[in-house]
Amino acid sequence: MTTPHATALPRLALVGNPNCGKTALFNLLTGARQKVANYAGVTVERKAGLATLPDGRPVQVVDLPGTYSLTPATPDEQVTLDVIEGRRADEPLPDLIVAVVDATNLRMNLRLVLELQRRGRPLIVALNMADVARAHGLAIDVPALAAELGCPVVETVAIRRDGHAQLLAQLGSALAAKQAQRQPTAGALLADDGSAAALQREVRRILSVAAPSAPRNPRFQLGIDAVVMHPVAGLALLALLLFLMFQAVFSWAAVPMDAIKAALAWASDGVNAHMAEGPLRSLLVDGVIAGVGSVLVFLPQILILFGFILLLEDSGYLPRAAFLLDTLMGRVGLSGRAFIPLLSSFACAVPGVMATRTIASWKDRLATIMIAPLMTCSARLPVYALLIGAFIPARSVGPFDLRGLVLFGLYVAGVLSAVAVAWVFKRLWMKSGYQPLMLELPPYRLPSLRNFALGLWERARIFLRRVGTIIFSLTIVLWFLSSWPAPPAGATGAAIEYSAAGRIGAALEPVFAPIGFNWQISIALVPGMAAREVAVGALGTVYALSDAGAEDVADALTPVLASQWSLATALSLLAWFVFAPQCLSTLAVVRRETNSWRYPALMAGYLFGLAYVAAFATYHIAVALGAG
Ligand SMILES: Nc1nc2c(ncn2[C@@H]2O[C@H](COP(=O)(O)OP(=O)(O)OP(=O)(O)O)[C@@H](O)[C@H]2O)c(=O)[nH]1
Ligand SMILES: [Mg+2]
Repeated sequence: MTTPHATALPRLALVGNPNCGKTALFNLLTGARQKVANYAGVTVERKAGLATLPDGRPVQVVDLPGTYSLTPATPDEQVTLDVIEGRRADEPLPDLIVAVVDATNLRMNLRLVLELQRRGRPLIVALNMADVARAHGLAIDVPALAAELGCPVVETVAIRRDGHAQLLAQLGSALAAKQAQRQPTAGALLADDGSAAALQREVRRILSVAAPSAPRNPRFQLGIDAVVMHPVAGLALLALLLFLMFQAVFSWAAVPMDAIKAALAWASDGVNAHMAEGPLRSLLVDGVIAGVGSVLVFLPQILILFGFILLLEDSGYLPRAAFLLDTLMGRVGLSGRAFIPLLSSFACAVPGVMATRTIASWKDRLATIMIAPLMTCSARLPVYALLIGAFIPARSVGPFDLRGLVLFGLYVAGVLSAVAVAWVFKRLWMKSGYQPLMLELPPYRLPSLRNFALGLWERARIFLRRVGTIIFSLTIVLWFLSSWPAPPAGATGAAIEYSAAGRIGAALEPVFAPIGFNWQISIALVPGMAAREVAVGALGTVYALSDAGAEDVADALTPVLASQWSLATALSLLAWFVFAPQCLSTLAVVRRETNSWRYPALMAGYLFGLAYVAAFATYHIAVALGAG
């Protein structure tokens, strides 16, 4: 998001404790849609955007990872310090620092403001969450606070549309006055050594003047937490929540999915009716509609899954779940800090791997990176849902939907294998002691509707963009490879068997035959290396071009698979997708975050190994049980 002429503009940097609302404020100022959630450590890298001052002047705004102090303990905090100090080669010193503080927790937040002030950097303080402070009856004397801190202080409410009005109004003059601001003398810096105790004394003094009613200890809602964080009741609640989520993915999505399927059928019928038979019609029907459409139908399920995740993220529940699982995670050698990166990996391993920057210990961080791709990312959902839809009957088991149960089981399989792998990594390879979990518990919040809607929209956009770019283009390439060269005169099989893709599939078949995959699957796995959902689109195209009832595939890959594959093959492919590292972006981000090829190579190696072994075992056990 860096803008070409950004270097010439005045620059603001948003700095503050984790979870005080910096990103929410950034989004308000710049119109960006960066992720906002109610736990510490959401933002782990620097993001820039443009804001417009009331007088029409543009300014560059930089959002930064939260930090408790200017002595960084984790890689994400280091990013913040580097930007504040102008140590990044590509980025000069910010002209003004907007110190964002949580007005309901000044006792903790002001310490960082004092540290910033002692560096002598031009500063303006945004007293964020002013709405919550007011609701709690917390009186803050803003002019007195400004006088004590020696810089402008404004109230903000980052979740309200105009909650940044005061800040905007002050920015112009704060930028203009930045040179005039008083710099602390060297003597003052020496006398006040900036030690934690000295800072805390100063915070207490300022609060006694400006906010005498500020609570000594932040309040936690102990009533709810007695249940939510109870070792037994809490775990039961967590299991119930996750379980409901997977049930909903199947039961709520049926209607919108049928609508999308009907639209696709209508489109392919229309093309078939209005176009003469030929390559162009095949490209549209077998390539675009069968390929892209077969992925598109999963949009409702993905949005339901993300809807649940967004609600959990914004409510403040997640860090509590992290505490609940900390002992369990500690037992396999993972830090409780790994919980949130691993949870983000359910959306996508790429932000998950990046979120490990909040883990201070390198070994813990590496172990977490290594298992992040085992969390079931949303790109697997189309694959799982397709195979479950084709092979698992829509029955209820007691009060539960069997398909939801199987999906839940696949997610659990991912988590359990991650636990096992983490255990092995830590025991055999890098011993490091258990580090107690230190994580701030945010207050519970009613998820904001605006945030929820924006989050869902953002998810839909990301999915549709993937469908429209990578999935679309790979499907087209696959259609070409599957249609040329044309079959020789007098050929008997389907044309695709003579094409380039057909030959690749035939060449790969011996590798995959032992795990029950046919040549069609072998073809689909190749473009599926780039991204998992592509395999679904590829199956759509391959079967549309095979002789398996070509007309039907565009809107209904499911019945075609159900009639062509054995249950053992389907189960084996599911097992394959639990493990296989079919995602180049994940390997690329691991390379970037670990700064070495060794770890992505190791990751790809062990995941392919596991995938093959798991699929082999699944296939042969299933065949032995009569599912072949
Ligand atoms: N009520 C209220 N909630 C707010 C306000 N500002 C932010 N929030 C909520 O506070 C939570 C944290 O917001 P973020 O913007 O993600 O915080 P952050 O400072 O960027 O957090 P990190 O990136 O983890 O450092 C979210 O749940 C927001 O919806 C506010 O002014 N009032
Ligand atoms: Mg943030």
